[in-house]
Amino acid sequence: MSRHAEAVLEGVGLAFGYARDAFVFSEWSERFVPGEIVALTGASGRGKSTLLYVLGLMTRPTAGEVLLGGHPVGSLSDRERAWLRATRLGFVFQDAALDPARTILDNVVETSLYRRADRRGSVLRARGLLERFGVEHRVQSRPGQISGGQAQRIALCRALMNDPQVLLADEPTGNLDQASAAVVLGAFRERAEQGAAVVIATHDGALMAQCDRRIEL
Ligand SMILES: Nc1ncnc2c1ncn2[C@@H]1O[C@H](COP(=O)(O)OP(=O)(O)OP(=O)(O)O)[C@@H](O)[C@H]1O
Repeated sequence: MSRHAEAVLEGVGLAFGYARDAFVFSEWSERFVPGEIVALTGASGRGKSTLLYVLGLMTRPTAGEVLLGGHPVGSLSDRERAWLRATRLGFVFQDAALDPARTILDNVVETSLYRRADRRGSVLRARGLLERFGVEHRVQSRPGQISGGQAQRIALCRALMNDPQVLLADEPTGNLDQASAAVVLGAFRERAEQGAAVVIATHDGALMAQCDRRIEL
């Protein structure tokens, strides 16, 4: 897909600081187009996760604007942003961030119920995804009973549930063996080919090498 295609996600002049006058990043601008997988790299602590939270509409930037499908989202309410997250974005957190009180199946199904999808169809889809990533046998387990690599794959299933236009992933292969990492990369590629923009924060050289473009923070 051409880099001149219309951006599905864009950051314009973004800055963020946890403390006043101490920016993790500033004046950061970038556009992400459908079909592309971008690696976000940089030394530990440079702000990759923080930037993904801003691009993923979980954290509001200190300055600048995020555009989703060409529309600025800064003036939207928290509720409107939550709706966009559920319907347009998929996010794979570094630590999976599964809800410990729910079963694996409910963790994955939850996002599509939020956008009022039919439960039966959602369960079928969730089971299909869990099977694809080799974790279907854990559907009735709780997050505290599974391995880190299983949790990462389940978090990816959850992110893929709603066919997101933008898929953001924070170190998605950190706990995976080579074979599982290849399956995960295949899923990113497929989602990109279906028209999503994919942004992956990673230190994994093998994963970086498979991305279309690299941005260093
Ligand atoms: N909640 C927080 N409060 C204050 N400072 C924070 C917070 N979260 C992160 N930081 C700081 O912000 C900076 C960027 O952190 P971030 O986690 O975004 O980096 P990263 O590039 O993703 O690192 P890593 O590769 O180790 O995951 C670091 O200096 C970190 O210590």
